[in-house]
Amino acid sequence: MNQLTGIAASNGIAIAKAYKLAIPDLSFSNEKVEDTNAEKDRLTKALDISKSELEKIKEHARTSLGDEHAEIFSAHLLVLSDPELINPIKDKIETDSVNAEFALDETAQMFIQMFETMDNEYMRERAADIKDVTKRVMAHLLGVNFPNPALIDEEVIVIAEDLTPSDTAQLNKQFVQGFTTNIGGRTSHSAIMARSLEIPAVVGTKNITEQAKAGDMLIVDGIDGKVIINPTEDEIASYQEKQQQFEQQKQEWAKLKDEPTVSKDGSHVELVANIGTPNDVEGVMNNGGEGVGLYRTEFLYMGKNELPTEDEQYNAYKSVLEQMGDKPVVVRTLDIGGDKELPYLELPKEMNPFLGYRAIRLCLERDDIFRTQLRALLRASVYGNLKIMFPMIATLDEFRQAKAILLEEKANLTNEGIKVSDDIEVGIMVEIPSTAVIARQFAKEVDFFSIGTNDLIQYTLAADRMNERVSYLYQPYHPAILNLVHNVIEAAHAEGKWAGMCGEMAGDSIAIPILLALGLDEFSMSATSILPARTQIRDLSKKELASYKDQLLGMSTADEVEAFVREKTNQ
Ligand SMILES: C=C(OP(=O)(O)O)C(=O)O
Ligand SMILES: [Mg+2]
Repeated sequence: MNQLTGIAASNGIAIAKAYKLAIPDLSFSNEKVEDTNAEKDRLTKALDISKSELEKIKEHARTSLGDEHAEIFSAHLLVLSDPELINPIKDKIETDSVNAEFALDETAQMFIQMFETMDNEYMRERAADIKDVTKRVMAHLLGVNFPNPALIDEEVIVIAEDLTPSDTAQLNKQFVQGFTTNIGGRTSHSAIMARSLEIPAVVGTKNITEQAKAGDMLIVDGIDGKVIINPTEDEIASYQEKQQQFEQQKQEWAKLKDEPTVSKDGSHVELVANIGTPNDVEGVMNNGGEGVGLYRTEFLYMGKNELPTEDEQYNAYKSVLEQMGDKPVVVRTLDIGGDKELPYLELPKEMNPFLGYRAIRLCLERDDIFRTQLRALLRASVYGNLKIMFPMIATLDEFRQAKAILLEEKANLTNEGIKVSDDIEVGIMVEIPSTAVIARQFAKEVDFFSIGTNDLIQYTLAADRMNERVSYLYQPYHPAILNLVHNVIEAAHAEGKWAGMCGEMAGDSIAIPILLALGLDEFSMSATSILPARTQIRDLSKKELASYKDQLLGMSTADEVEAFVREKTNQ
């Protein structure tokens, strides 16, 4: 079988060789050696190759992600040159006449255990560095390839079990033509990152890493969710044609870049973008975004060894606000947890991380982390049109606590003589059913709602957004979702507030007519979805769609909803 079906995660067609991103088998045998000098030479060579790779990765991280993200690699380089670690390995080879693999492993394990048990965060971070670095050195001793996504310098399609958001952030889109993974869904964070990098992706293929080898030719069809392994010439030709059609289509869409988003009958809605870093703002501009509806700040905290400082954050927020001018920028406070981990916080592993200690729950307990972020945001607020949004709000009490801390920090800054904008709207993500159900009570206290359907759907249907086995239950058009969304919009409007949506559903061509019918004010989506959405909305009559509202809300299944929308909108 040369074709796999997965979930279309990011539009476009990619045709290139497979690059497997997986930690290789690093098992080794313990051996006695006679020529200990030769063994020490092998170690030195493996250390040298590792150093030169890390230098390159560091340089890449510095130019593409900034100095702070490069620091982690400086720490790794220090480990590789540290005589306190390297000399004991060499001594062990010499005195015990053992192979370099064994000496490296024994010595590294000893230091890791020693540092991990220390009551000192700095030393525990060093343990993590040693762990990371020894894997790379071990791979070079064993002569196996260690994957370096940042160093890819030829056109490839990355295949992997899954990509962490920080793996994805390292991919150089000049060379990485696309990616495909075994697990994940359209709303897993690797898929979201693929869309912001504008790289075609198919996730959730179940077993691409078993079906394809490194070097196999692949076609990734991110439009229809297909992956073809070692395609025939005919298949390549037909996909090249599809690729060209897609490029032409993009040029058509681009004509609407500077046009407002108005329905056929003259209603205006706001089409804004989801971003993860200040670098993404360029894509928002190129795709005609009318603002930023969700700035996921987690990426500032990821791919590093420690929390970002107040100044680092201030610079990132200021950069986004300045680039966006007077357009609105909704910044979400830290939403760590679920599939976004911060190893340096050393949080205990949980049975159900999506239902666990995360986002606002963590911020309210670790208010040192929260206050630093809020101060950075408040300081940056004078540079643009900032709105602050709290994630994963389950109860009114959480919102009140979070807002009280924000006001305290505002007062502190004012007392310190630092200017803070006076009209920052403060809103919440609605991604937990309890909040959607009592949206009326929330609407009296918040300035806006942004419906996070990526999570709202998984919590409402009890279907993990990352798990392709239950992806059939992950139903954006389920009438339960439509009724919750409707409830939130009505609640907002009853109090004169606005309601947006920043889950992926906001950019979906079947959902868009429904959301127009329900009266959504702001649609926030991957930047690349903005122009197709604008094109679609200009052809829809909001009045006509609104006349179907009660019918849609009364339907019994997602299929019924979808068929109805397809029929009414010729899709
Ligand atoms: C936008 C959302 O947040 P995230 O995808 O970051 O969880 C959501 O849950 O819909
Ligand atoms: Mg969410």
